Amino acid sequence: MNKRKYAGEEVDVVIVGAGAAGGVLAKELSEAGMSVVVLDAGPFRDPQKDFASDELAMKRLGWQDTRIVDGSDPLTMGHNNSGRGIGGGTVHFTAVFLRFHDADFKAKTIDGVADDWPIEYADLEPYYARIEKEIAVSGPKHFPWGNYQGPYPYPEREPLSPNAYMFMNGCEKLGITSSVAPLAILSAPFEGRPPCINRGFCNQGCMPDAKFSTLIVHIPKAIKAGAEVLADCMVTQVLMGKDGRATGVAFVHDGRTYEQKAKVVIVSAFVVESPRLLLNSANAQFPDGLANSSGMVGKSIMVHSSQDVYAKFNEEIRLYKGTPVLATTQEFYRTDPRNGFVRGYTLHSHGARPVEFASGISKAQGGPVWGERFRETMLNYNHYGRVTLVGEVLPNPANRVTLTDEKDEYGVPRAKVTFGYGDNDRKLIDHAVGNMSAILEAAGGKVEYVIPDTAHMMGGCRMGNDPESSVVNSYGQTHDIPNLFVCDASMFVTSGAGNPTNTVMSLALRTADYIKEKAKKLELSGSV
Ligand SMILES: Cc1cc2nc3c(=O)[nH]c(=O)nc-3n(C[C@H](O)[C@H](O)[C@H](O)COP(=O)(O)OP(=O)(O)OC[C@H]3O[C@@H](n4cnc5c(N)ncnc54)[C@H](O)[C@@H]3O)c2cc1C
Repeated sequence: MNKRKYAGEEVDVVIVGAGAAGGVLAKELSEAGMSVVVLDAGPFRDPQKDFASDELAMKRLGWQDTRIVDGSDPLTMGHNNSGRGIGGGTVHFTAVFLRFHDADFKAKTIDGVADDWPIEYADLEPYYARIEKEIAVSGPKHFPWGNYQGPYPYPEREPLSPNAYMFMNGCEKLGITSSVAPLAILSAPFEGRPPCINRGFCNQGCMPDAKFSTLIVHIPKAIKAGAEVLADCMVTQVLMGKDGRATGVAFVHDGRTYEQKAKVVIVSAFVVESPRLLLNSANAQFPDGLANSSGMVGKSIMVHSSQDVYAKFNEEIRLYKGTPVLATTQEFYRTDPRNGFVRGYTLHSHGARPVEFASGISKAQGGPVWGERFRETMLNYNHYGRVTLVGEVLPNPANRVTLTDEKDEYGVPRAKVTFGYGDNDRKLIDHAVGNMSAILEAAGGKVEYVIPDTAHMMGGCRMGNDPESSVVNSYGQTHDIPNLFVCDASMFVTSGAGNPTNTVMSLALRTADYIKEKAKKLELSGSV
């Protein structure tokens, strides 16, 4: 490792993971005058040099290490789940940028299921607004659903893709309101970055920098403010003092183990790696893992159900055109007593590049598609349209991350990820697939493939007011260890029915404000 600015020094804050949450925290805390070190397990990429318009090569943006999966509906890990490298999942995410609704924070009160969050929509509202402005989210003047109905900082994207027009047309025919989606993708120049030119490689890393990621927005600002951001540094343990406070972290770089001492440790390593790190840091004082007196570390992980429905059209749709998601509907977001299940879902028009299309249809419901039928479908790729589900999945403690006996190259036990849907989740999926198929058929398509899939992991270190049933408070501060925070998608109590990253980043901004406010008490050198 090159000569390090903070080598051997105790810093104010060490952040594990430079993704959506870690990036926000790094920027905010270093700009407040704190000494900050950020450690990420993956590389520091340069979009212009390292992002290729190549679906297969760019799978390396995902966390590809072996994870053991089980349960009644084992999850597919890798590219579709988490990122690895500076920017984390924001480097290859689709950039649909939605707020949660007020009802998402009150599943227990409203529907008698899961639990309420310890915060309400109103607590996050100012943070949503700050994040959306900071990254110039583009969106419609009027967004028809939820508490915030626009206008967004930047105008909505146009022109839309043929698949988005198809989706809006199908919705209109059925009397379903639809809208252009709010996106963390520029519709006009901003801070030296160009607007989107519709290359469509958002999930392969955006080479022209039109799509937001913390790699290109927050991390450069953090570095400018003095943060040290270290790539290819896998954190293997949170280190503890005899007084029951965290003292820093141990990490491996190039086969050697180093220590970074810090007054505050923030774990922002996402839904599998955050619990894995806490569990692997068990010691005599915390034999079940750090911050785990509730036994909830790793438990109640969630995803969104994310079925894809493909239909064939006489005319060409060309699913590769434009950014993947450009149109959406949240008409089915809230509990409808006629449905026979609680909670709801969002539907997106969703593009697919050829490799994604091929691997999707090969796992279609009703048996694998291969041979002549597979070939025939691929030859007709240009004629397929697609709608994708973002469905709420209720938390269940049996869905969890645990450690196995098998170790990785850093000597850290591999994670086992157990997942299965509940009854409510399955009924919701059936209902959604019915509506997705109806939209495609109303637009003139013939439904051919339904693909079971999931997206957006959340939970595993849930927040709450009660230390007996939650890992962190609403600021991500662990109940058990006051200078240890977990701040990332693992804090979620429920999954909501919208894409989560706006909420992840808004929570991180709120945590940063809290740490700044408490700087004196935490003995940090921050100026605030
Ligand atoms: C294909 C895809 C599409 C998506 N599309 C959308 C979308 O359209 N809209 C939306 O809202 N969300 C989307 N998401 C989800 C979004 O990416 C996540 O919600 C978000 O990135 C979570 O932020 P985070 O900070 O919790 O974790 P991440 O952003 O994943 O960051 C975690 C970081 O921690 C690092 N790390 C992990 N373990 C260690 C360790 N032990 N030591 C050091 N570093 C470590 C990782 O390398 C990573 O950089 C998508 C995700 C994927 C994969």
